[in-house]
Amino acid sequence: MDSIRIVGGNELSGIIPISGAKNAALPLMIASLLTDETLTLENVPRLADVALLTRILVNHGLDYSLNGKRPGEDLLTGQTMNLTARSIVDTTAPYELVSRMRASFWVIGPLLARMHQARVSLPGGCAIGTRPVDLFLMGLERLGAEIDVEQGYVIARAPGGLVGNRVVFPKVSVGATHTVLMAATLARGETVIENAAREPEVVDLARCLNAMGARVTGAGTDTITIEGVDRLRGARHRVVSDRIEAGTYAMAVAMTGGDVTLEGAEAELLAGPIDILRRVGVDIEETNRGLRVRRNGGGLSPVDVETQPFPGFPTDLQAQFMALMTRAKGTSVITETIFENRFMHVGELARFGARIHLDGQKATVEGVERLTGAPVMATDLRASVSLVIAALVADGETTVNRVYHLDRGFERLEEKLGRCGAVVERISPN
Ligand SMILES: CC(=O)N[C@H]1[C@@H](OP(=O)(O)OP(=O)(O)OC[C@H]2O[C@@H](n3ccc(=O)[nH]c3=O)[C@H](O)[C@@H]2O)O[C@H](CO)[C@@H](O)[C@@H]1O
Ligand SMILES: C=C(OP(=O)(O)O)C(=O)O
Repeated sequence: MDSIRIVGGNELSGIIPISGAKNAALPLMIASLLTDETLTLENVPRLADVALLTRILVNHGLDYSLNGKRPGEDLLTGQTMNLTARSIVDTTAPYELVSRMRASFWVIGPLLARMHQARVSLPGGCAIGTRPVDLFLMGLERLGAEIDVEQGYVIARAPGGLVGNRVVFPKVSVGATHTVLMAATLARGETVIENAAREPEVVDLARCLNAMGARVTGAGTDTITIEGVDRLRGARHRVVSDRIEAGTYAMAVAMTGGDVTLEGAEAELLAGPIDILRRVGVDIEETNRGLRVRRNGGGLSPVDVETQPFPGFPTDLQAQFMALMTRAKGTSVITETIFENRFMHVGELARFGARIHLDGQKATVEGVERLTGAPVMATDLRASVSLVIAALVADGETTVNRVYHLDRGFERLEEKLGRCGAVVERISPN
């Protein structure tokens, strides 16, 4: 199992190219099941989750090809993927695959819409919370699906096809919004999703679906309207840039000090975190290349943060922000409102000497003068990268174990940080 070794103390300066968003690429790849023509996705990040989802889609009948690196192309440029589901050969998504990646449950929407049936393993909980699927099932039932849960599988049928309807989510869910949105594109008549997730990845999916011939309006607001069509066609679409990756590197620069341009980062997708980082004392400027992030001397001011659905502060940046606040000049309170158990990094940050007191959904972080390197263990994707951020300023050496969590969502992290001056290397057992 790979680990990452970091020696702290260097400022970061240079350019970090921001990859295509994992959380957009996954639903976009799943949308390829809605058509028998080819969906071409550009700027797909090279990530473990993308590779695993490809396996899952191939199991349903997908053919795919990937371009290699073109001469003169930067190593860090995203890949182009051609996805063709000419026919669906299997409507079952098995436990062995779905249990390894939660987003794979979302295939239930396209399978049901196109094949009128799907048998998809329940994804189960994970390190950050129980993560039920009740909202997905309610939404699909509203579109006329009959749903049974048997032996750990959701069995969904719509013998006469799905029928548009009003779907009101009692709680904002990104995955349930993606799933009902995809399903409704091929339903008869109009669907209106209320209290829809407004995340940029939902907007990106809607854009791609419209390029495929769907009729979706309102994505990015809390009400999405979908006029069902008989069939969707192939299209070409570029995956939106990864706001969570950009926010993560912005926090790394805030932590170490220095001057880094996050190439391709989009300021409007990060308005909440940018505002918070400015209050912490970081200079952030929008340039024609992306976002320039600078901190030259001066301490970090403590700022309280509460996670919220978009456009609020993202839960996927909570762990990274907590790492930053461990070095603030004072005390900050970080409240997690999306997932009930997304504080696995607290114990690991303590190994660097951080002082964090946990009380239910609130973490009180008392900034300390120095962190010291330690062997630590990655517990989930964003928690892992919070340990990397702490390690970048810790005295001495840190080894982050269980790096496979990082590889789910951060493309070539050690290369991107290394090019900007960090001492970081991947250690692979031979
Ligand atoms: C691949 C992907 O895009 N993952 C993102 C997606 O996850 P995901 O789509 O799984 O997250 P949701 O928005 O669905 O979850 C939000 C909350 O709703 C709850 N819930 C959700 C569905 C349901 O049927 N019932 C229910 O109670 C969840 O347990 C959680 O407490 O959005 C999260 C919230 O921004 C991000 O942290 C994840 O990175
Ligand atoms: C929680 C995340 O992913 P997933 O929903 O796939 O677990 C994440 O991207 O931070």
